[in-house]
Amino acid sequence: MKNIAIIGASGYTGAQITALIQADKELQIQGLYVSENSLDKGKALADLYPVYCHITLPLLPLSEAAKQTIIAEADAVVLATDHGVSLHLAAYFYAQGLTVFDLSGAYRFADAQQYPKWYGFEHEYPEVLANAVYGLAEWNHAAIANSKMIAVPGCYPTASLTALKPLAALLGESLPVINAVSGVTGAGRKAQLHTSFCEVSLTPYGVLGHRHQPEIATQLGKEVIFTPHLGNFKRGILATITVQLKTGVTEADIANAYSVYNECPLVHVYQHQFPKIDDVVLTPNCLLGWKFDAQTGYLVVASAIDNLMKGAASQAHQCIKIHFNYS
Ligand SMILES: NC(=O)C1=CN([C@@H]2O[C@H](COP(=O)(O)OP(=O)(O)OC[C@H]3O[C@@H](n4cnc5c(N)ncnc54)[C@H](OP(=O)(O)O)[C@@H]3O)[C@@H](O)[C@H]2O)C=CC1
Ligand SMILES: CC(=O)N[C@@H](CCC(=O)OP(=O)(O)O)C(=O)O
Repeated sequence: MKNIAIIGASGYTGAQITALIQADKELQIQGLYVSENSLDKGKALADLYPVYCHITLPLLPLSEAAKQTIIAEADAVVLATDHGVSLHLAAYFYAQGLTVFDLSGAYRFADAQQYPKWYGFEHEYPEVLANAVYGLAEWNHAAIANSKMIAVPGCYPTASLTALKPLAALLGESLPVINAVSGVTGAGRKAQLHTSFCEVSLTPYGVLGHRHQPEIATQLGKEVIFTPHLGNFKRGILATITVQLKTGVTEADIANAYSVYNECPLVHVYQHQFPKIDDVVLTPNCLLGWKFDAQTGYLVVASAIDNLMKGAASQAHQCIKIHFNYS
């Protein structure tokens, strides 16, 4: 049995992965942690989230003593913390020999030069970054199994790349256009004006400047136009993607490309049928639906995930299972 420390456990993704780990008989929770001065320290997760009333473990402050206890007792840490917090904690625990599953973006780019522009910090740990692997579970199985530093992908990149990667060899000259709508939990639990009840109304944001654009482009090997939208619902992402395919590509070629998921139990592909957010909320699944216009060579593919599950916590759980070699 592997012992897992969860840092940032009171947040939306942290609480979700705590529930998944708690229900996994191969795993044991070493401890649940929040920041040293958190207003929630000492409370039980169940106090914050009655839906998790069965999880009565306390939220512990991440003090220096707590870090030493984690190093002594845990096999791995899950970091469900902000990018700037994960940056340092990941390097610290990795250096102590623990496996790190980081839900933030702090280790997703192999190129350290990308961080000042997209995350606002210089990457101080190039030697850790060099060992980090991208935890897109259906695509990077061997790397996830072999590395102790796993950068779990962002929610929009997970939805987009699951739809686009099978098509990589079929893409034409035009850039894929990704329009995606996310529920408000995507922005995390902390209070912010733009995610307050009376402010949320369907709108694009981060237009031509969201950090997930280069994450998707890097992993796809091709630039994309990516436009995220904030929707007035709690959980889920629907990414509707339009791509021009190479001249001569047929429906059979596309079906064949998506057959890569035939052995993947969490990715389901439908032709001429499109997923809804409600089909994936609270599940670890990614549902894809596609339709092709042979006359113009354009394909529309829609990808639906739960941002807190396949977009974060359940994908991290997939990575844990791959890394520790059980199913
Ligand atoms: N929400 C989503 O859909 C997705 C989020 N992510 C990424 O996952 C990470 C977590 O996101 P999310 O759960 O939404 O965030 P939340 O804001 O909901 O939670 C953040 C958590 O981190 C804790 N925390 C803050 N500072 C520290 C610190 N210095 N040490 C230890 N714990 C700390 C917070 O508790 P406290 O402040 O009380 O200490 C809280 O538990 C982020 O990097 C995010 O970008 C990735 C994919 C999807
Ligand atoms: C609705 C909303 O605000 N969503 C977040 C994306 C959440 C996510 O995937 O997290 P990472 O920051 O770890 O990449 C955003 O656009 O910043």
